[in-house]
Amino acid sequence: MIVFPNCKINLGLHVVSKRPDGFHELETVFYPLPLTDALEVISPGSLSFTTSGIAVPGNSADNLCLKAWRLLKQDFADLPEVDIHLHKHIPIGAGLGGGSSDAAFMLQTLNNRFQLGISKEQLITYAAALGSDCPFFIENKAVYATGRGEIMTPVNLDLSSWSFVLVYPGIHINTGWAFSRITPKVPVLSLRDSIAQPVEQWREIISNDFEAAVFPAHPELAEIKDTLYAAGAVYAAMSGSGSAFVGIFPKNSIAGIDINTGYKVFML
Ligand SMILES: C[C@@](CO)(OP(=O)(O)O)[C@H](O)COP(=O)(O)OP(=O)(O)OC[C@H]1O[C@@H](n2ccc(N)nc2=O)[C@H](O)[C@@H]1O
Ligand SMILES: Nc1ncnc2c1ncn2[C@@H]1O[C@H](COP(=O)(O)OP(=O)(O)O)[C@@H](O)[C@H]1O
Repeated sequence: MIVFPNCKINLGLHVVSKRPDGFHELETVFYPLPLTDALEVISPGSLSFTTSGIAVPGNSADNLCLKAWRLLKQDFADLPEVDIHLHKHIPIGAGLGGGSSDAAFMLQTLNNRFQLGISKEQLITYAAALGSDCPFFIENKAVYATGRGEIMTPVNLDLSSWSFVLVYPGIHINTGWAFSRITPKVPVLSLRDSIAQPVEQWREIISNDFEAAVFPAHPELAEIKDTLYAAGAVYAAMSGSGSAFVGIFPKNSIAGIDINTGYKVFML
């Protein structure tokens, strides 16, 4: 069975407070985009794990696909071993949630393939144990998220009439480090309200707290945002803790765009 874990962007992100558990209370809007990995799960198998495409750093035993299988195995002793192949295409550690998406799709694939009977709510609980933005990919539609990012309220947000340009400069930003550079504060205007405004207004009213935290250490990132606006973006921002950027453009207006940065550029 082959599935295609998609990525996400954050439309606004406010770090509201520091929690006793060391995480931060945040508010954000997660939105899915069709930039995907490919994940093949073969049964029966012997819990092999192979990859192609972008090299995933770290020990493959720590891969979120295997972590997802082991998490379910704790509760489903009869869960069969499978062979896993991951073709990695979503830039890693980019603020696009690629690893979290792989984990969420793995949970769902195992649930479906072996008819485990796990409800959507239970899948969200399992996903939250694998990462803060993993639960989003169980829902996998526009949501307003709070908590660590796992408390989700669907929002009526359809951006299918727009085109997207993703720019990834290849700068790895450690999410924990980025959080440490932010002073939490309660936002004046909740994202739940500002996201309801027309996209044309978002430049003035929607922000990502990670930009001010990260730009001083990486000034080239601010230039990407300027480049997207200069190319005609109606809204441009860093996604999550970065370093990927998203630009929202009028539909079918991006074919001739030249984001001549030498960075990875995805037109969606
Ligand atoms: C903050 C977001 C916004 O989407 O950043 P991106 O990953 O998208 O860039 C995500 O929620 C990240 O989710 P995820 O990447 O799964 O982070 P985790 O592995 O859960 O946590 C990595 C580290 O980030 C910090 N962290 C993460 C989430 C949160 N609400 N508060 C935190 O303080 C913690 O220091 C934690 O150890
Ligand atoms: N299947 C996977 N894909 C990407 N990264 C993974 C995967 N499994 C584990 N990781 C680890 O997760 C981190 C990147 O997660 P990712 O979701 O791509 O970041 P972000 O949330 O910033 O977009 C890296 O430390 C990487 O080693």
